Amino acid sequence: MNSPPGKGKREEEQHSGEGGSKGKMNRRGSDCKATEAKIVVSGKMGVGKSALVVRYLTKRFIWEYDPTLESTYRHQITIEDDVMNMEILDTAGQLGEDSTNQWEGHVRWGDGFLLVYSVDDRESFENIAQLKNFLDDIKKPRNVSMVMMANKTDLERERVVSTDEGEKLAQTLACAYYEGSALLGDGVIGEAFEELCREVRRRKMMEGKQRRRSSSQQVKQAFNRVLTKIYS
Ligand SMILES: Nc1nc2c(ncn2[C@@H]2O[C@H](COP(=O)(O)OP(=O)(O)OP(=O)(O)O)[C@@H](O)[C@H]2O)c(=O)[nH]1
Repeated sequence: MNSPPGKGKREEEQHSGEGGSKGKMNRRGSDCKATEAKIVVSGKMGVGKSALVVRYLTKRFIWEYDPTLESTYRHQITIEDDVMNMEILDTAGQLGEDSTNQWEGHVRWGDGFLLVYSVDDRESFENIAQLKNFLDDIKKPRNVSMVMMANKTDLERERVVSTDEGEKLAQTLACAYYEGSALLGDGVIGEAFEELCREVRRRKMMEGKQRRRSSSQQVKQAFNRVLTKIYS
């Protein structure tokens, strides 16, 4: 697997998911690429990106993370009998901020994007639409696989973004929406990561089919040209 681009210190860790089964062969050898998912976790500072990743991978919650570190993690899950190798990039800071080159690198590298906001931070919610525009500017809009995740639902009294608002925005951006709490560690977090993985897999398989269709059309056209020459 390629390493994610960009600067900053990174730690690499390997995790095998509950559904993971190391060493199992992919049934569809030709769709090998469809079994890799490079996931970028992005959102405003402090929304809980690291907490969500760590909760998903280790089922633990750690109160403080170094905000300056960027980390990648490897993880395996099984989707429809295929082992998916996930590489998760937990970004530091916010996409579109600081060094744009670095962020562009992250976006080009990523297959799927988990865009996170916190229910107690309206600005982090408003950033989601900007993040989506940033992704669309770099990738073709139909090539962006993303899932929206609202975090810190345990802070119900501090909540300033309603579930309804989250769902409506997700509808507008045509993506799945999940809300949960890295602190409480509900199953929703795993669902969000795994739905994103499924979405990446679906898109890659579709792209693979289109590529195969267009190359078989090219072969047919070349064959027809040869036949026309022979019989003319
Ligand atoms: N109450 C509550 N606090 C949370 C939750 N998730 C994260 N936090 C806290 O929010 C703060 C920021 O969490 P991080 O995981 O470091 O956030 P981040 O988005 O990775 O931050 P940066 O790396 O600075 O961009 C920490 O103090 C966490 O303990 C949650 O679900 N509930």
